[in-house]
Amino acid sequence: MPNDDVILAVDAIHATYNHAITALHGVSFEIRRGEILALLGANGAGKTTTLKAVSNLLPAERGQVNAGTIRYEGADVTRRKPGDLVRAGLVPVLEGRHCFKSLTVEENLVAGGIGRSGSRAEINQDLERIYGYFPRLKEKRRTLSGLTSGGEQQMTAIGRALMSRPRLLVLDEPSMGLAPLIVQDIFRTLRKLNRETGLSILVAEQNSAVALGYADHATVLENGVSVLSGAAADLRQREDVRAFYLGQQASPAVKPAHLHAVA
Ligand SMILES: Nc1ncnc2c1ncn2[C@@H]1O[C@H](COP(=O)(O)OP(=O)(O)OP(=O)(O)O)[C@@H](O)[C@H]1O
Repeated sequence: MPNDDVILAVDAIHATYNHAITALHGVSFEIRRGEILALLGANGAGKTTTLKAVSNLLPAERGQVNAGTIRYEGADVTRRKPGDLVRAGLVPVLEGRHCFKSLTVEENLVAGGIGRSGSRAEINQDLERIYGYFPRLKEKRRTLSGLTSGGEQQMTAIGRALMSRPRLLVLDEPSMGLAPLIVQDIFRTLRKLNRETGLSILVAEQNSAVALGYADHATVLENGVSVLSGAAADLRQREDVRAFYLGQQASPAVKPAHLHAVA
């Protein structure tokens, strides 16, 4: 019996590429409606693969989920096309920023609304709403995306996803390559969107310090396995997490037994 409070339930998934390379072998977590969950872990831990599995984008990369279940609003995601998931409100922003560089910022945003029903007036309303959250995009609305900064491209990619009116936004490393102040700005805006609209967010991040500062809960991946989950506030306090994931010295710097060594 699905729990209505849970928007996404990932249970013991295993995933491979080319039927040969095991990327995930035991990843579990749940996201409640209206919550931000941070997926943390080092390079290659399996964050991107998990997000692609959740969005049913693995088959496009010769990947597959071989065991376990992923349920979005109670339904098995592996049985639905990625486009159908977007229409159902599960909207990914993956793989860098993916803006159309030869389109303006506003054209990029409008492109995000194509495919959904809605009049021009509704699209304009959504554009204004997005500009309210990202004032810099309004300033740059007539600029070609290729001429905007990395931070503005990231905002454009998020804004374009918002045009699909998501209920669960799936974000891969929004901080990648951006200056700390811009990263804070983006996370603050995500938090505001979450608080004001109830948008649920799954965000993969290597920048654990920032992600734990804005998330409600977090799950840590190591070598394709989820090794630790908890409230972000609790994880921030834990010395082992501070030492191994936030780059701060704990005393004594002993790794707890349940956190496996990174090979
Ligand atoms: N398209 C692919 N084909 C084959 N193996 C892949 C593919 N994508 C990822 N992998 C492998 O799967 C494992 C998990 O990678 P993944 O990209 O999910 O990790 P990550 O935590 O997102 O790391 P990063 O931060 O570097 O993106 C790695 O061993 C990686 O080499």
